[in-house]
Amino acid sequence: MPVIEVGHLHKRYGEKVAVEDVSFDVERGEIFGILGPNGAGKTTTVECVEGLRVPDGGTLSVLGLDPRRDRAELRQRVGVQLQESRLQDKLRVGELLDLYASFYREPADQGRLLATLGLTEQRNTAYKKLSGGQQQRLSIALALIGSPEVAVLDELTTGLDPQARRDTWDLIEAVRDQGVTILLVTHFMAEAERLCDRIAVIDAGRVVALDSPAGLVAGVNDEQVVRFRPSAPIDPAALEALPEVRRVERHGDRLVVTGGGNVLHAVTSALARLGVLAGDLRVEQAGLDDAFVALTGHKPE
Ligand SMILES: Nc1ncnc2c1ncn2[C@@H]1O[C@H](COP(=O)(O)OP(=O)(O)OP(=O)(O)O)[C@@H](O)[C@H]1O
Repeated sequence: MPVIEVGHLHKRYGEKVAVEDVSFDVERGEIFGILGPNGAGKTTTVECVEGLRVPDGGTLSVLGLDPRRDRAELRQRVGVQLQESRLQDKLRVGELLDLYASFYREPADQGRLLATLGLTEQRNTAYKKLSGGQQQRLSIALALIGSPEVAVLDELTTGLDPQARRDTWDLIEAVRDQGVTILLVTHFMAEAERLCDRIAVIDAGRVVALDSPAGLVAGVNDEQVVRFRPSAPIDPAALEALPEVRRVERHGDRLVVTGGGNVLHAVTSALARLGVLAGDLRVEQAGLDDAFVALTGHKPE
């Protein structure tokens, strides 16, 4: 049975429709991403899943429970990362963890959590003295302090530098490896591509695609570009004749071959038959950002 089931969710704020019609299921142990442009309805969707907002239509089930009716039970079992959480500035890291741990039946081992999040040395540091990255990691620790079965992380790495972002990704994978199901809201293509098993792309309150990162990319564009410097002049027509090749262009002393399927293998085999070597060979494939543009018409940030 899926851990989270969202069926035809609909939510308005007055006249404004924030979520038109959103459906998806999240399986146990998955990292499931919700990706979409600003204002697409991502946060509203997860706030309904968390029981913080009341939907105007559709069905919701989390761990087999109703997020509104069973809110007290779900608070014990679902960890939520608060966006831009303004925690008590003067409280120390250890005090904040103690406070949050007191809300839960089965709090996690604090020492282990701090070690996993790289905050062991900050246990006695006041919240306001932490760096941005440390504050972000603390907000993740607080989402995990109740040993949740499901963690909902909204804008996980917003405001982090690239190294801190990568460290956080490793951390989230480690959390998942401990069996936690993760629902992740993100703007970042690299984050979604790296972490998510499946992604729902949401645009204007609707799911416009739902697949693995590779599936999303393949669904919109299987084009690959092969660039190389041939060791001897070759007639582009010899490559254009290959069924995998769509286009051959000459850029200075390089050839740029665009094609689909296994175009790299087709080109290198043809070159081998001609006795030509491919120097500085590079292959470029479409990425999730290309799929995002194709699906939503918005440029990724
Ligand atoms: N409390 C509210 N009252 C009125 N309108 C709201 C409220 N919260 C969100 N909205 C509007 O609903 C739409 C969806 O917002 P939501 O925050 O769910 O989108 P999002 O995809 O999470 O956006 P972002 O990536 O910018 O956080 C937006 O047009 C937003 O302006």
